[in-house]
Amino acid sequence: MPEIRVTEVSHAFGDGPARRLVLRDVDVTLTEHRVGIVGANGSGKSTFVRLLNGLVHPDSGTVTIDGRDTVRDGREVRRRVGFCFTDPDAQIVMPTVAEDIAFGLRRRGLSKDEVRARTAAALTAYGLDGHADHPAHLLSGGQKQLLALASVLVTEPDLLVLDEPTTLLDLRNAEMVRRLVDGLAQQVVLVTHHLDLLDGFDRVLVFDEGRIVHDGSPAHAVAAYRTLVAR
Ligand SMILES: Nc1ncnc2c1ncn2[C@@H]1O[C@H](COP(=O)(O)OP(=O)(O)OP(=O)(O)O)[C@@H](O)[C@H]1O
Repeated sequence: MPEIRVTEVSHAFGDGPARRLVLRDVDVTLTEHRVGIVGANGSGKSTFVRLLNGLVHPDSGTVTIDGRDTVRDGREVRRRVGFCFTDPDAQIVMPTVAEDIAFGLRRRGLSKDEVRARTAAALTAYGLDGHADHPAHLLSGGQKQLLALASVLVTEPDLLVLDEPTTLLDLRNAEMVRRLVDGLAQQVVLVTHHLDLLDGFDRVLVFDEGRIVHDGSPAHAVAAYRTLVAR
């Protein structure tokens, strides 16, 4: 698995009196297959995972993926780190389902034939076969989430970062995404409020006010999170 190394990272948003420190001296190395992240609203989870593909640059400290710095080597990092937002509308960029899947592949300079073949395979793999030429914005929420995942995974990232991928989904589609994540060979970092999604994960971090306050097995982390909430 890739090595994610976050070294003494602090990050703030805003200036002057509006300045808000959202990550405080976060220091962690992640090499496990499946890493979960939980914590209260506003505790810094999304900001933390956005560091991993350079969407957020740390104010201080460094973030590297297999030794590549997310600021200095941003392009290379983004090639290797796929990112899925909570809201799939934020990342569906093309008019039709097939075009959206093909978009990321074309950007990677693959031949037309290769793009066509990989797009067809992805449509089948993600249950979107009958929807190739449908307007992407008319898909259901769950189908959009699957499309967003398909469009990222088709580019074969080494690390997949998922920020609350099941928040908008009904139970059936949430299960579909869970099965998909369970079946992935590559490293996954997943932020969620759905704690049962983390069953079987290798490591779970609990965030509180910009710090990692617990780091361990899913059962221990969830217990620590519950204790935190009950305080
Ligand atoms: N682009 C931004 N500009 C200003 N403030 C921001 C920005 N992004 C996040 N913040 C602030 O940083 C803090 C941490 O936000 P973040 O999204 O990392 O939390 P989170 O733990 O993912 O929360 P949630 O569970 O609600 O998604 C919040 O107070 C938020 O308002």
